[in-house]
Amino acid sequence: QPAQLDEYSDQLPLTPHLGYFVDPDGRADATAMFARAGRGEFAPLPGGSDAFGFTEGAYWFHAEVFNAHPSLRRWLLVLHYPLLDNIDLYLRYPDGRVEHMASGDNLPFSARSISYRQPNFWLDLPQRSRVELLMRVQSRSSMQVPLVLYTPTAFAERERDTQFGIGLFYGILVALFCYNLVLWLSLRDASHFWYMFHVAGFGLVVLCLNGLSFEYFWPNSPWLANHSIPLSMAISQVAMHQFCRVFLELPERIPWANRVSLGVMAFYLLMGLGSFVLPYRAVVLPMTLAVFPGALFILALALISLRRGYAPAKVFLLAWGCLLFGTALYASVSFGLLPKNFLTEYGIQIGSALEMILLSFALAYRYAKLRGENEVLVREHNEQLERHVARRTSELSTALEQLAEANQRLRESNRRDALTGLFNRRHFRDLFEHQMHHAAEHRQPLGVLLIDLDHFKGVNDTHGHLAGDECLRWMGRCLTDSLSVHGAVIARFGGEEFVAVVPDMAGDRLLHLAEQLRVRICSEPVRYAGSNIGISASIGVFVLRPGNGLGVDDALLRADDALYAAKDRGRNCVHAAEDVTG
Ligand SMILES: Nc1nc2c(ncn2[C@@H]2O[C@H](COP(=O)(O)OP(=O)(O)OP(=O)(O)O)[C@@H](O)[C@H]2O)c(=O)[nH]1
Repeated sequence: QPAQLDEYSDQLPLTPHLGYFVDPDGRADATAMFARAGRGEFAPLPGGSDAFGFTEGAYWFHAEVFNAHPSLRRWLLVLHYPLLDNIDLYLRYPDGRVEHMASGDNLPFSARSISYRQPNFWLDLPQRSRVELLMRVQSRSSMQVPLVLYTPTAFAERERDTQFGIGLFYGILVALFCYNLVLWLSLRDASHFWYMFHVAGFGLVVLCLNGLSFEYFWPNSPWLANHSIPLSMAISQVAMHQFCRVFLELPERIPWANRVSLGVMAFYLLMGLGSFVLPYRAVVLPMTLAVFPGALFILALALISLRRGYAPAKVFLLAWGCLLFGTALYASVSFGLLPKNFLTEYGIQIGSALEMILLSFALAYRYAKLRGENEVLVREHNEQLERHVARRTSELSTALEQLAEANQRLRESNRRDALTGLFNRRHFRDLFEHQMHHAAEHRQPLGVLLIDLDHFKGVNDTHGHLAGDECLRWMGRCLTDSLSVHGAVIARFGGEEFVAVVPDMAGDRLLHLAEQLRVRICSEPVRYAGSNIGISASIGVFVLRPGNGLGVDDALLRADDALYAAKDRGRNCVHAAEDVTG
């Protein structure tokens, strides 16, 4: 059936009008093929589909076009599949004239009729005449020939919508890429880097598949136009699996899946490198076949992660679901399950854009979760540290208290005589001076008693040194009992000699006190080892009065003089210096 063009049809798919013929060794020429078409040797498209999958040899397609349009001669023929290598178009006019045009990505981009990502040809179709259209296609990629004839206006209108959709898709990808670049630079979290890699890889493969990379990146390099397909596929798949590995934390959470994932990445990497040396089909076919199981594998991993309680996998699963759903929509058209419309035609782009947006959310969610966990860890660590510091501080303050007590005890023991527990001579001097100032301030007299045991050498000789020690201890207790009630400062002055300074005490009261003390010493025998040891003491008395100009040494000297006098008088008596009562 010839394809009829008229004023009511501004675009016409040629698929229903095509017949095809396979030339296995690709040597046949157009003349022979026009002849075969004339003999009706061209078969209708199998199942009415213009897609043949990966094929060998050259494919010839034939159609007749009748232009019944009243005014339009120039039509644009577009082949909506940009990956075909060699396309030769022959037009045979009623007068027998044959016109030849060529396109495909084995030719530079400039060879195309209009600068457009898919192969296209301007056709000059005279009114009310039938033109034969013969097309030879040979390609290492899969064989698809979705041919459509457009009026220039119809094509411009269609392309406006398509370009807008593509622009929107890449706008989203570029924005997400930049956004994650900023995040990666500021947070230094590797998952943002691998996300960018995934976005760039996916963007690149779509660019290559829809013919835009050939148009914009390497229009003069048919070699790159052909190799970009396996390379971009390999890059995008490696990026996708690497991102999943990092996001789902496979090395720590699912080690076996991590090994599988690394294996899949190694496979794509090898295929990508192999594309430089191996035939196109030997690398593209296995890669294409591996894409679907790979996507299912990632879906399964997301489900496993979710079941194991990894919360970020929820958004990841949703994102992945969008991509798979979009792809399923797109594929369902090929299987004739859904009609071709905007949603199904651009299912992959819409699904992947949603996937990228959701993955970006997933990254933010994962980051917030990690930060929350880190904060809990830091808080727990700080609390532990604070508890530790508090414990060590209290231990330290206890140690300081014990040290202060030990210091106090040390200071005290430095001041005391070890045998009797009374103040020693050195500290006594300080206390005496302090007493003197106090007495001078309050204009009070100070009574000074110097007490020396009589014939103590005899005690030692008779009862032993230890008995002598006990006598000295007893003396200490006796002096404390008798004098401390009067506020006296008592000290061991040396060997068997003691000293006491009694505040606000002079005259007869002081002499009486000394006499009482003497009597007590000689009347209470010291008990030691079952025997009673009788002791006595001589006491020298002196009174230090405020304003008499005497110092500590003077006062002690006077008291000592009095003590000597008491010894001279026969011991066991009290002797006062002259001015005791004065
Ligand atoms: N057991 C003991 N004896 C001491 C201590 N310090 C000094 N003595 C003794 O005290 C005696 C003092 O002897 P002397 O200075 O001759 O005096 P005295 O024998 O008491 O004679 P008069 O003072 O003249 O009555 C010495 O035999 C010292 O050894 C001590 O801490 N313990």
